Amino acid sequence: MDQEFDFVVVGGGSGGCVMAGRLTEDPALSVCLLEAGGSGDSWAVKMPVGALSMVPTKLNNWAFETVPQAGLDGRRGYQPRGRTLGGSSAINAMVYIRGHRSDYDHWAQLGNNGWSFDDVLPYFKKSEHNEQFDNVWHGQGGPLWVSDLRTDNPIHQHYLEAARQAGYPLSTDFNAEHQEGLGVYQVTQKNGERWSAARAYLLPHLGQRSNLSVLTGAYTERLILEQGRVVGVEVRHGGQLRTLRARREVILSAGAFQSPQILMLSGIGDGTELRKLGIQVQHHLPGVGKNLQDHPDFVFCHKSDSLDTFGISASGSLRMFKELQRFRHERRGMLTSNFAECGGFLKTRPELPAPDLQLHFVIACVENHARKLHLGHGFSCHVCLLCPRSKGEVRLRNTNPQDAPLIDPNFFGDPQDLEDMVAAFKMTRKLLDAPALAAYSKSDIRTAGVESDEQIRAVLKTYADTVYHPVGSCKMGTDPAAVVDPTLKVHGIQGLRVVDASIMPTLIGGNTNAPTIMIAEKAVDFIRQGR
Ligand SMILES: Cc1cc2nc3c(=O)[nH]c(=O)nc-3n(C[C@H](O)[C@H](O)[C@H](O)COP(=O)(O)OP(=O)(O)OC[C@H]3O[C@@H](n4cnc5c(N)ncnc54)[C@H](O)[C@@H]3O)c2cc1C
Repeated sequence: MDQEFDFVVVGGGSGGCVMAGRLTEDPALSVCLLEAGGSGDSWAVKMPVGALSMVPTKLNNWAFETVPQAGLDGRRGYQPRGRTLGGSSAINAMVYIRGHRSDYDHWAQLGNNGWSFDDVLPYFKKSEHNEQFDNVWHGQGGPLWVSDLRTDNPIHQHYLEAARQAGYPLSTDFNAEHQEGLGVYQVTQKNGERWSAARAYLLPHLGQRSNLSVLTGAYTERLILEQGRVVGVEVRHGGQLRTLRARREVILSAGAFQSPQILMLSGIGDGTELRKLGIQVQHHLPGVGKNLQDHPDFVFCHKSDSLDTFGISASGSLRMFKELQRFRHERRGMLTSNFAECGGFLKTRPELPAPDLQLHFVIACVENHARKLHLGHGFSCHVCLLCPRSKGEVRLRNTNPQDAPLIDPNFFGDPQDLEDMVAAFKMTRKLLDAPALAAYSKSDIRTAGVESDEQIRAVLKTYADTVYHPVGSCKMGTDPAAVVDPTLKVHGIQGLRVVDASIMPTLIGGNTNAPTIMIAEKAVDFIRQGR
């Protein structure tokens, strides 16, 4: 049976939860949100260390892999993506970062009017409830809780001391006037629990708003088009293919891999490529799936004797038992860890206008996205390149909607990215070699004896992969390669917007959850203003 709503939102991730939550503030609008995964409120999601049960597995996770990457010695990369209400914000590392002012000013310079930093700052603030900062840079009273970490981990002080010893600047707020510096991250948590986009924007209203319908386990296969207008979707739910109709709009928020996949399966994409697969072309839009960008990342891994780091050991288990009690009674301690507790932004050359590398200092020895476990304890430090030149793409594998798309981030496709990573590697090593952190290290698993540029390039190609920020595959713009216009409407199609990380025209210099939420907050205003 057909059902009709004003809006149908496809995908209940960071973008989709904001859309459904905000649009249903108006009781006159009916919204149905379709999410392929589950309800997003299990303890694996709520307890911050639960990420360890999800990121390396298929629990709440699509766990995609990439096509072989020539720049990574032919290896396939791993691409975890959230598959539950909250989407990737339900499995991510909770680091609250907005990016650099210049990222958004660049979007505006590309012709995206209304997207300069000054234009987007109010939307970051609108979404935010910052427990710590109340000033011109931060918001109070928004749905997205942003908090200081509650781990009380003494390793923070050692990290900051190492930064001083290495001669790097320190920062107490990466989201204020200056991004550059090293410090302790703020996290999207409330009272020591993960605050996913679903917990912030959607779950509090379930059963409370009669105009909000949410279907979980609902896999959208195609958009339904009539005379150049999207009028609904075909969704597989409870073993049946159903049709849901949208009186006003379908909002595609299936993320950087699956939004372009759904468009292409519906005949919207590069005409030549679609015809090769036997798909009837509804609208030739050559940019769909192109312009995929992601932060290439390398992880230094050290073993350590410190029980302030996570690990597998008898004394570590005893500590975890105590930490569990602490979490139950106080919502503090190690179980509130986002793992990537410290980090920051540095420039490989002082004359750069903005930092070009980001660190995530992790209080566990994380190899291969935590898919390879070690006995004993340890720590890691990610370093990623913030402005990679390489661009990749998302293509259809075949016409079966249930099959994952082909994902090609094209890491190190531009050789300059590898050279920039060599510089980033050296700066990170300097931090880890500083006495305050060197004292924590028992052994260096990956990079002991790696000294020459040639050796560094080799180790980068052997181990580099994503730090989980794919964007850009349905890019916003006004040029022929753009998929959506600056109000996020799909070019040449009526009744359809894309609202998720895929619309970013260029990758921002930082983590991508808060920016995606900001994008959706802006999209809601476009709809309210009739734009
Ligand atoms: C492991 C990991 C760590 C990260 N760490 C951080 C961090 O610390 N800080 C940060 O800011 N960012 C982080 N990110 C990135 C950030 O979480 C994402 O950029 C952001 O959540 C993307 O939002 P989105 O709305 O574009 O997509 P998503 O949040 O991924 O949402 C897409 C949703 O659509 C659903 N969906 C897909 N296809 C269909 C379909 N056909 N039918 C129905 N539903 C469908 C999915 O199940 C999913 O729920 C991390 C990401 C990962 C994976």
